[in-house]
This record gives sequence, C-alpha cells and structure tokens, in this order.
Amino acid sequence: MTETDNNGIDKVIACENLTKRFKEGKLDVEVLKGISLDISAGEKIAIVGSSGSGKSTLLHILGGLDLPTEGTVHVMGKNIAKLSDKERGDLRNQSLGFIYQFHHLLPEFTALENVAMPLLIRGSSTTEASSKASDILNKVGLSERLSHKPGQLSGGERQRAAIARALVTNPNAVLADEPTGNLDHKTALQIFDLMQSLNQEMQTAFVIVTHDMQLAEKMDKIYSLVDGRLSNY
Ligand SMILES: Nc1ncnc2c1ncn2[C@@H]1O[C@H](COP(=O)(O)OP(=O)(O)OP(=O)(O)O)[C@@H](O)[C@H]1O
Repeated sequence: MTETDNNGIDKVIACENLTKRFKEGKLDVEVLKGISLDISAGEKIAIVGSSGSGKSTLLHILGGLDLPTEGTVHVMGKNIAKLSDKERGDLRNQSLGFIYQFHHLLPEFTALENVAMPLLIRGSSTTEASSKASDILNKVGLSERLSHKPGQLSGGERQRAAIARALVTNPNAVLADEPTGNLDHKTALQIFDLMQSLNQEMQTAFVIVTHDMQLAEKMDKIYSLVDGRLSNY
C-alpha cells in the first residue's frame, strides 16, 4: 500500500463558520454555533464533549454526510455544498473512510469480503480488491482471520476489521465516531495504538470523537465542543 496521495492539497478538510440548526417542533435548536476547523494531511485530532454536545453532528458535516445550515466545508479543496449528491458520494468514497462505534460489518460476509467491498464498489477487480484487503487485514493483525465472519470475531477484532475497511481505499482522512465506545479499556488502548501506527505509516489524517480523555491524549490535538463552540482543550 502506498502513502496517501494528497495531490498537493495540505488541508484535507477545512470548515469555516459552520452552524447547524435542527427544527424541534416550532423551536430551532442551534447545535453548532460558528465552528472553524482545518484538518491537515496526516494530522490526528480528537473531539471531546459531553453527550448531546454535537460531536456526531459535526463529524457528519465534516464527512459530507450532512450539510451545515450556514458556513462552508471543503473536502480536498472542494466545497461540498456545491456538489451534487452523486459528486458528494464520489468524493466521500475517494477521499474519506468512516468508522463507527458499532462495526457495521455485513454478517454474512467474511472479514476479507467485508474489507474488499469498498474497492469492489469503486470498480476494482476481485483479485486486486482481495489482495489489498488481505494486505490491510495483515497490518491490523488479522491475517489469521480472513475467512472468519463477523460473528466469529471478538469485539476488538471486529473493530480492527472495520478500521481495515475504512483504510483499504487509502483515504486522505478517516472520521471515527466513538470507535472504541463499545470495547473494554485495554482493547480500546490497543485500537488507538493501531490507529496511530497506521496514521504514521500511511499518512492518513484521523478525526476521532471520543469520551475518553486518556485516549484523546494520544492524538496530536484535542478540541472540546461545548455549547456549540469548539475550543482547544
Ligand atoms: N436529525 C436531527 N434532528 C433533530 N435534532 C437532532 C438531529 N441530530 C441531532 N440532533 C440533536 O443535536 C444534538 C447533538 O446531537 P449529537 O448526536 O451530534 O451529539 P453527540 O455529542 O454526538 O452526543 P453523544 O456523545 O451522546 O453521541 C442533540 O441534542 C440531538 O438531539
């Protein structure tokens, strides 16, 4: 696997003055109130904040899964609000990887098939997809588990397979929403160490939402989301 190619773009994600309001009955609830944030190539950042502070909402907007009410988001230099749904989907597929608290692996497919899937969706041949999936599963320590289905893997192994699936396309950034929220602390530490070593090896930026300060401290920068505003921790 080669290092991530940033095409000379040093800010993988740049957002400026983001706001997000949701309608709740007659009320407009402003969850994000003017957030500006740059994520550079290869940077690792943690976003912490209490439950309901808007961390997932922010991550969805940074990843182009949702649009802000006001403000701009550029992913790899492209303003996501100016793209069609299809173009936004393509940009996500080409530039970003996602990891969630629950692994979202497909139960009827093996680890190898699950990890190969994003490449097959992009149009890679089965041989190429399997070879790259096998390489990245090896990097996350699952070379002996290629033909196991998710139900035959431990929680930590499932999350490692989910990390492999997020990284197999060699994205510019991985956005992770509580990736270890479902694991015991020792396994969570191992998963964070793994993400750090993959970050160093592949130069992929990581944006990780977590409740756990000990884990957040492993990142280059920590931002705290309080009352809809982001500050350095
Ligand atoms: N689609 C939506 N419609 C209305 N309100 C929403 C929507 N999505 C999120 N919210 C509200 O926005 C606020 C922030 O939610 P969000 O899930 O971003 O918080 P969070 O910090 O990720 O919380 P947690 O740590 O508990 O996962 C919450 O009050 C939530 O009810």
